[in-house]
Amino acid sequence: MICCLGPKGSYSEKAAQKFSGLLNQEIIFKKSIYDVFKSLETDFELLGVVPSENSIEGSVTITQDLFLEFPVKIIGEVDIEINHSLIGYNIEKIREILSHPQALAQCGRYIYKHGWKVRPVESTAKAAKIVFEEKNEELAAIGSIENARIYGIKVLEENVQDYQNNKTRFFLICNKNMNFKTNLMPSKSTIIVELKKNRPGAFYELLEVFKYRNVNLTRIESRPSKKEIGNYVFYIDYEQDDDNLGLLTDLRKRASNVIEIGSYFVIR
Ligand SMILES: O=C(O)C(=O)C[C@]1(C(=O)O)C=C[C@@H](O)C=C1
Repeated sequence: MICCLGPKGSYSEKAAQKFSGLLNQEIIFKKSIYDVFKSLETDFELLGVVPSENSIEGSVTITQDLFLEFPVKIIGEVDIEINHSLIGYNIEKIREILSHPQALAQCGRYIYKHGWKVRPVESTAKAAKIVFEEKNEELAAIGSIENARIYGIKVLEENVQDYQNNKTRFFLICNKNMNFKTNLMPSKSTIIVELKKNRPGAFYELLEVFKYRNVNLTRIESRPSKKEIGNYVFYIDYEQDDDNLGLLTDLRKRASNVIEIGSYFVIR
């Protein structure tokens, strides 16, 4: 089984469908991204799908932070096209927009232009569900066309995100103790690195390892370590190195901590 943020109709479900088609797994829904991580903590059979980053808004920070809290590994990656619609009853009467905070941020200018209030909720699908249940013309949701279809509400405007070509990257994850097997070859890896000391050149020396090993980096992101202000951990994604163990050994000589989050296949 694969669990993801629900209810039915969320973008997370779209991503989960890509993996479920490939791995022949049933999809179940959770109330939050936190609950997806939490469910994997004790269930070594369950897979999970979580959003990682968006092309407009950047990192889904809750997901990044939970990788440090829970014993999970990444086993797959997929990019999903995100086309937000305004769904509700009557565009003239709208006063408040409901959606997931990421979706609200991706449509920030559009919402601001109309002067609408915003109400962040657990997911785009949950927003559509509330708009349907409350039957209040002053409310509208931002979500996918499928959300409107599921609840029989109107699509008032399509493609309302501030930039076109909007995509969100999702990870397929499981417990670190799960013996997940697939014949899909890993093509990327993610690690979290803590530097030894804040001193000139420390980060440069770390990056040097990727240069002399000719390994292509695909993302570097810093997040507060949550220990002290100005102290960071670095999330690094890179294209698979033939000698990943050698790469990790070299990095460990130059960092105080290198946590492997997984080497995984990518669906294009
Ligand atoms: O609300 C949803 O439908 C989700 O699956 C969550 C989520 C996210 O957290 O990024 C997924 C894709 C979009 O970027 C907006 C919201």
